[in-house]
Amino acid sequence: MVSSCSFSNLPLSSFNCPKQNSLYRHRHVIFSSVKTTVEKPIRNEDNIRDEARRNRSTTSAANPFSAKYVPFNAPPESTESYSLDEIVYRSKSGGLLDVEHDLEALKNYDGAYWRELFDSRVGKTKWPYGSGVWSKKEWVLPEIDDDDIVSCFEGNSNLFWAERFGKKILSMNDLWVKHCGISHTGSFKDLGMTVLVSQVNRLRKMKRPVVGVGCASTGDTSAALSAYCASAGIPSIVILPANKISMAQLVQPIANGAFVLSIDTDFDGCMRLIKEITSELPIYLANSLNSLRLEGQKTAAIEILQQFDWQVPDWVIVPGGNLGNIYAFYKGFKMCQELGLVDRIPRLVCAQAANANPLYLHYKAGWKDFKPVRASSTFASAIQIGDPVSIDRAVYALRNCDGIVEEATEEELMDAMAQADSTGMFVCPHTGVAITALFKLRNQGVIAPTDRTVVVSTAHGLKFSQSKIEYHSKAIPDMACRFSNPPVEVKADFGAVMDVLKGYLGSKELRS
Ligand SMILES: Cc1ncc(COP(=O)(O)O)c(C=O)c1O
Ligand SMILES: N[C@@H](CCOP(=O)(O)O)C(=O)O
Repeated sequence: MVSSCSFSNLPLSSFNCPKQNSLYRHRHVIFSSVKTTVEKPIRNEDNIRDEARRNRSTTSAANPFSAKYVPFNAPPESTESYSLDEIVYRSKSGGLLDVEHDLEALKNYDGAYWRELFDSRVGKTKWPYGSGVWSKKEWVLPEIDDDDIVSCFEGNSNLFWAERFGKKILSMNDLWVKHCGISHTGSFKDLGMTVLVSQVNRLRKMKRPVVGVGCASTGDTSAALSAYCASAGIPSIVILPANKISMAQLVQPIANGAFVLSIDTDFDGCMRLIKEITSELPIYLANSLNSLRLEGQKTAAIEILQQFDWQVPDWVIVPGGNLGNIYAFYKGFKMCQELGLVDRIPRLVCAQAANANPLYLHYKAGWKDFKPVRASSTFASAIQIGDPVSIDRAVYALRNCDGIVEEATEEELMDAMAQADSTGMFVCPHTGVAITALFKLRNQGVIAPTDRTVVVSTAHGLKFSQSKIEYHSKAIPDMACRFSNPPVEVKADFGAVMDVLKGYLGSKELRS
């Protein structure tokens, strides 16, 4: 018999049962009293969505911008295209799709216009521009009605100057970390999911056959999907590889009310299943195979340029798994160049875990004959992917920006994560993979000490605290855990505590 505060097949036994918790009882009293207060009736014009609707009806100018699906990297003579209101994930030949914007219409406005427009929207609460994604709406989903947008004001994430980490560990003075994981659900997936779920919202209002939205996930996509769907009242279905995602990630879709299927396979197996399921049932596919997602994710690149006052960094390092994001970054930078906001694009580095490195192997083989791999277990569990759906997009992006692919062993990525944390960050293991790539490229002299370099941190470290606990407890077999910092156990005695503290204060490390 399953108790009301446990899940039969999920390893959640370490959770406190809130009903037995005095804080819960206390809160409950507060909530009950809130419920009984008489609420002031909300007038229609009291919310930001209504305000946006009113403004729109007073400015009746037709929208000059548009976008459509086209086959990815199609030859110029191709005429195949689809409306974004169609439910289509693949081209006729079975290839990937891309969202193509009417660049001629966008070019009617010069780079200075777009820079000023985007800058003017940052940090406001105006619907929907308070979102870092929707502040670039004309370049994302230009035709969607503001009223259909499902947003948690995602984006506008911290571009952190890694001053001490750069100086102390890498002799670099212009090193930055784009904290995409400091976000609504704790990863960059929010950027893409707001776009995809908004379009689904529109399709459902148009009475298109979309009963729910589904994804396969290593944790972050499912967290974002379930949160955005829950906020719009749309059913979500998530397919997860059993025992391969962190507990913090697992609980996110559960809490947000998704229908969660835990399947005894790996991510690639889940991906195959969701592709079949979404071709049979009226469930809309939310993985990055769906090119809508990348339209949102590309805004992180635009945001980086904006945060540097439209100056272009030399390098941007992105951890790669299913490989949608590396293309999204390329696309964001490229659009800024094509539309005259900047005059060049950065070199991109895609970083993979050595235990899940199909792109790295392909790069090392001179981009010849891509072969998927069977990904083995990695602390960077969200990128444990052996058969990435966006392989063609990633290769295209990297070849067109003189890009590089690097890899990180388990020890390298965990050490890199710990070193970054020791300078005040709290990054995820995937960011550890990207930082390892940076170490390697600095050591090889490819990245120079003065190069302006951005490491993309893709998820919040708190989602992966178990891996940090294992590292700092030196509990990982065959790993030295060189930068671990375990707590010192001392008995409750003043003299004993003083002895330990004196030893610490006199230690070499503290004086260096
Ligand atoms: C935390 C994190 N980092 C990096 C990635 C890799 O992104 P992509 O699959 O777009 O390559 C993912 C998901 O795959 C992720 O969840
Ligand atoms: N890391 C991802 C894997 C799926 O990637 P997607 O971008 O194709 O959805 C996850 O968190 O599920």
